[in-house]
Amino acid sequence: MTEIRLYNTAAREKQVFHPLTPGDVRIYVCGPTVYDRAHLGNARPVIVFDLLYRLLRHVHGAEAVTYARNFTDVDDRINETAQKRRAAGAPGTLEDLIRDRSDETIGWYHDDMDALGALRPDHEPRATEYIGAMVAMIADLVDRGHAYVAEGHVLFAVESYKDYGRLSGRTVEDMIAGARVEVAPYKRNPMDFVLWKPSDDELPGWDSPWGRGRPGWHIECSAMSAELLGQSFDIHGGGIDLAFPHHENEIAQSCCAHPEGHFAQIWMHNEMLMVEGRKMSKSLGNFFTVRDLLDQGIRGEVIRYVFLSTHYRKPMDWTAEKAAEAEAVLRKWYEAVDGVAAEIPQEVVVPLADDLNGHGALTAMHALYRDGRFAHLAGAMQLLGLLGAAVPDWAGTQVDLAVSDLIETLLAERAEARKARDFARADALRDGFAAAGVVVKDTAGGAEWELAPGFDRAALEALR
Ligand SMILES: Nc1ncnc2c1ncn2[C@@H]1O[C@H](COP(=O)(O)OP(=O)(O)OP(=O)(O)O)[C@@H](O)[C@H]1O
Ligand SMILES: [Zn+2]
Repeated sequence: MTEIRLYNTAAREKQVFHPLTPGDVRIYVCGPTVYDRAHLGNARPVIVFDLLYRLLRHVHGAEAVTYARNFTDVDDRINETAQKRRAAGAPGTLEDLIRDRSDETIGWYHDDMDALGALRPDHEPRATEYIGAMVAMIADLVDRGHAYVAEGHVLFAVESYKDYGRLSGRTVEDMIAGARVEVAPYKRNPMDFVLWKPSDDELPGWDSPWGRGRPGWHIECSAMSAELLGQSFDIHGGGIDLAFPHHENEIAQSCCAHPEGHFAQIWMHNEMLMVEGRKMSKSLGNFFTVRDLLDQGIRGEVIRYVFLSTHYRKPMDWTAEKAAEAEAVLRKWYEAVDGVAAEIPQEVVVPLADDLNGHGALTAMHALYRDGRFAHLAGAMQLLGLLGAAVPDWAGTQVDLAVSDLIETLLAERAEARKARDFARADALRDGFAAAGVVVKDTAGGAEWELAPGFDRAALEALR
C-alpha cells in the first residue's frame, strides 16, 4: 500500500498517515456558512480536501473512507435575508424563509462545487439537525466543570483546559494580547467563548436547560463530528484562517467533553486564495464568486487545474493567465485521452501521497503526455478529478473565443492579401491553417471554418 504523508499542523511536520482503524478512514472538514454564494476562496478547501478524499479512496479503497463536511445554517446573515424577504411581503413564517434561504444557498453550493469536479462528501450534516447533540455536549461540559452559565449564556472556560492554544502554538496570554476578543462583563476570562446564547423572541431558538437560545458556531463541529465519525477520528481539515480560534475551540470542547477520545489525529489546513496580498473574503469585499467565473465561460476543470497547480500550503492568486494556460493544457490532454481506457500510474500517486503535491502530479502528467502514455494520463486525470466518465463537451474541437477571434482575423488578412495580390502571404496562411488543423471552406457567403481533431493552437498562433 502506498505510504501517505501529511503535514499535521498540530505537530508542525509531515507525518506518515496510519488510520486509527485500518479499513475505516474518517475525515471531517469545516463547511460553509450557507448565507450566500461561495466565493472563489471558499472553493480552495473544497478542492484540496476533495483531492485528499480521492487519494485516500484510491489507496485505502473507496468503501474504507468516510468524509463529513457540515453546513452551518444557524447564522445572523441567513436570518437577515429572511427578515428582509418577509418585510418585502414574501409568504411563509420567518422560520420557513430562513429554511428557504439555507436550502437555496446549499443548492448553489452543490451546483458550483459539482462544476469543480468535487465529489459530494458521504455526510453533509446541517447544524440545525444536530441541536440536541450540541445541547447534550454543552450540558456535559458544564457538569465536568469546563463551562459555566452566565446571563443566559453558556461559556467555555479556557483556563479549565491546559492545552488550550496548543494547535496554534499560543498561550492564553498571547491570545488576549493579539486577538480582538469580545469583552463581555459575564466572561471570567476574555478568551472564554460562547457555547450557547439566548435568542431574541423574533429569531429561531431551541429549548435548552439554559432557556430558549441557539448554539455558538464552534460547538457545531464538535457535536457533528462526534455523532458522525466518533470521538476519535483521523483527519480534520479547513482553511488556515480557521485554525484560531475555531479549531482551537473545537479541540477544547471535544477533548474536555470526551476525555476518553482523542478527537482528530491530523489537522490539515489549506492556505488562502489572495487578492493583491490580502485574503479573499466577504468582509473585505475583494471577492468574486465561483459562479461569476463559470458564467464568464471559465470551465470548472480549468478552475480546478489552477488550484491544483499550487501547493495547498502556499498562498496563491487567481489570474487570467493561469486560467488560459490551464485551458490550453486541458484541451490538449482531453483530446489525447478521448476514448482511452484509464489506468492510474504510480508516478502520479507518489507526489500526491507526499502531502498532496498537486504541482508534482501535474508535472508527472506533462511527462506522460510527452511520452504518449495516454492510458496513464487518463487515469491520472481521473485521480485528480479532472476527468469523469467522458471528456467534457467543451474539450476537443470546441473553440474558445480567443481561438475563433484569431481565426477570423487571419481569414480577413488572407482576403486582404488576395485582394492585394500578395499570393505568398495568402498561400502561407492557407498552408498554415491546414497544418494547424483548421479546415477552411470558401463559400459564396465567405470563408467557413472548423477545427479538425488534431487542432494545434500553438501552430495557429504562430501564423499571426
Ligand atoms: N480566501 C480564502 N482562501 C482559501 N480558503 C478560504 C478563503 N476564505 C475562506 N476560506 C475557507 O472557506 C471555508 C468556508 O468558510 P466560511 O463559510 O466561514 O467562509 P465565509 O465566512 O463565507 O468567508 P469569509 O472568510 O470570506 O468571510 C473555510 O474552510 C475557510 O477556511
Ligand atoms: Zn469547524
